[in-house]
Amino acid sequence: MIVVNNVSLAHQGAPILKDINLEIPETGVTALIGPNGAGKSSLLSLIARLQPLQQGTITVDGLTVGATPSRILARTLAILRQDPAIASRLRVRELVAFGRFPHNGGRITDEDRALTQAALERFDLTSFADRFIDTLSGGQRQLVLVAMTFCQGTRWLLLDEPLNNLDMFYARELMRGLREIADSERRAIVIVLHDINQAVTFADYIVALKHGAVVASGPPELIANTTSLQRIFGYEMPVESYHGRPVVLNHL
Ligand SMILES: Nc1ncnc2c1ncn2[C@@H]1O[C@H](COP(=O)(O)OP(=O)(O)OP(=O)(O)O)[C@@H](O)[C@H]1O
Repeated sequence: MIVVNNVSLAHQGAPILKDINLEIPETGVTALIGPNGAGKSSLLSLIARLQPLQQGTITVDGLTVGATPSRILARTLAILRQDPAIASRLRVRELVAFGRFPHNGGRITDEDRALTQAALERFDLTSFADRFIDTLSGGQRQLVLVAMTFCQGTRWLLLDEPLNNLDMFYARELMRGLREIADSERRAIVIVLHDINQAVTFADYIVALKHGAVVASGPPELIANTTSLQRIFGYEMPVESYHGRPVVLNHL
């Protein structure tokens, strides 16, 4: 479980996160939703210690984020940031293999090679394996980054808007793939999503942030209604039912 206790964050006096208290379930897919600037990436970066905690505490599977050695934390959680800087003159296989770094310190073993190959296969990237990163499309590059994060082999995967640049087919494929990983490998996924229907369809648990505060949390059935969504996003969106599952008509 990830436990966030009384976490607040400010930049140059401006409050970004305001007294966040949250428990993220230890298995399954948890979606972080909310308007632009709500604080989703900031929260994810504090959980992954990409920036120091100013106030409050965070634990991941009982490890205190502020006090855990980096090597241990890197074997517990992997994060894909929104705009990661990547060396473009790397080949796809090399970048995915880089996910093994916390385990091998740069000395690639046969096991690392096998896990890299498995990650390439899982995300359907074998045909690109020997291509340079800068020859890929934006969507292909995004899938490579998800594969690299997956290849780290951690129980927790934190993904900040991984559907960026993906067309509808690949967005669905990726969400299905993540769902399968969560179900079959007992790994937990925390994912920032802007597409409310992807969140409602694939997440077990949804946390909604707005103006730096948690304004709603719970299973999709609890969040996917017009009243709750209006509170989160500030406008009225109809919610219909398709085969008993909510579908949000957020574009109307
Ligand atoms: N280093 C920083 N310095 C100043 N302000 C920052 C910094 N990082 C984030 N912010 C501000 O904090 C707020 C929350 O940003 P954050 O990126 O966490 O939001 P988000 O919910 O992930 O947004 P989006 O959906 O647009 O990616 C924004 O107003 C942003 O401008």
